[in-house]
Amino acid sequence: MDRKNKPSAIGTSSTGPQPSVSVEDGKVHASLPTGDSVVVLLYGATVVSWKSNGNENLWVSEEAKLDGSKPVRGGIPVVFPVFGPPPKDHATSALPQHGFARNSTWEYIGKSSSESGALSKGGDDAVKLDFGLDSDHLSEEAKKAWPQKFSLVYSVTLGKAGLQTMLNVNNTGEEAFDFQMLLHSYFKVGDISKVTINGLGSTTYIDKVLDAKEQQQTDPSVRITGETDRVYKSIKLDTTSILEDGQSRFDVTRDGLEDSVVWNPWIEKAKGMGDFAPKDGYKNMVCVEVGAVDGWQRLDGGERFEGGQLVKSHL
Ligand SMILES: O=P(O)(O)OC[C@H]1O[C@@H](O)[C@H](O)[C@@H](O)[C@@H]1O
Repeated sequence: MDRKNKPSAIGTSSTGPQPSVSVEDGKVHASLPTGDSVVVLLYGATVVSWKSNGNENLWVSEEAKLDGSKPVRGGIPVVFPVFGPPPKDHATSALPQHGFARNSTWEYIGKSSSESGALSKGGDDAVKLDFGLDSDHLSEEAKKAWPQKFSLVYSVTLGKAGLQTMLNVNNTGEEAFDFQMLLHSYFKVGDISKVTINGLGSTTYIDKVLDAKEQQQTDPSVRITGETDRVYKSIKLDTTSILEDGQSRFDVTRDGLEDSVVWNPWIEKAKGMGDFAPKDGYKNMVCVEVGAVDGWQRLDGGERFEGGQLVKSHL
């Protein structure tokens, strides 16, 4: 697939302050000389923190389980190979909601980094962390539920432009398989009543709150005023922006992906989730989740797919 927002390759250089990376307690911490940082849990390859200019950008529930007992409620869980509850009579039917990637332990493959030495000018430092998961390293349960041959590489790059997260899917077998993927980003906001989401105007969406009815986004801005669970399909613009009080907060640019889910559980759903805390935390988060979730992506044996996002934080 032709990727419009392809990142430039990260080279190596050895002068000036370096990005630092450490692996501890099942987490990979990376920080840039600017102080910006990212933390990725090997469980689910879940990004659980991304700070820029001293501000945390991701919402993580106070009751999120970080011990591998369940998918993380917050951060950026990776959804693969099925989005939502799997359909009946489908190759993914035996999988749990959102598949197995978010509750499998990934391998940390390694890092690559670059730095310009021009820290005083902001620099162009970047650090890229690669994580892998393949069919030979799945739980027996997941292998049985989805017996396909595949390998995934998930690359998390922290740089001047923001945070980039890209998923590569490789069919390492001979038979074709169908999959969906999504990056379930929970963005932290100050007050949901002041949030508008732009870039989804004139797009068709499935409203999961209204019995999966197909709707048209006529208003150029989306406001969250109640439970929201929408799958926007084949979005024309690459970038979906989250604004607060009319000011840009995040720009989420899709790369190789055409769909995005907008989700906020609101009062009742938040109450019903044991790992959602505080209960009024729905006021401080909004999920804008880039993905390929409308229909299925078919990969023939030996084929690859790549999709992800670049998120810019304006704080
Ligand atoms: O509770 P989970 O499995 O993490 O899912 C959270 C939400 O994830 C969203 O992506 C779905 O559109 C919602 O329907 C779902 O409720």
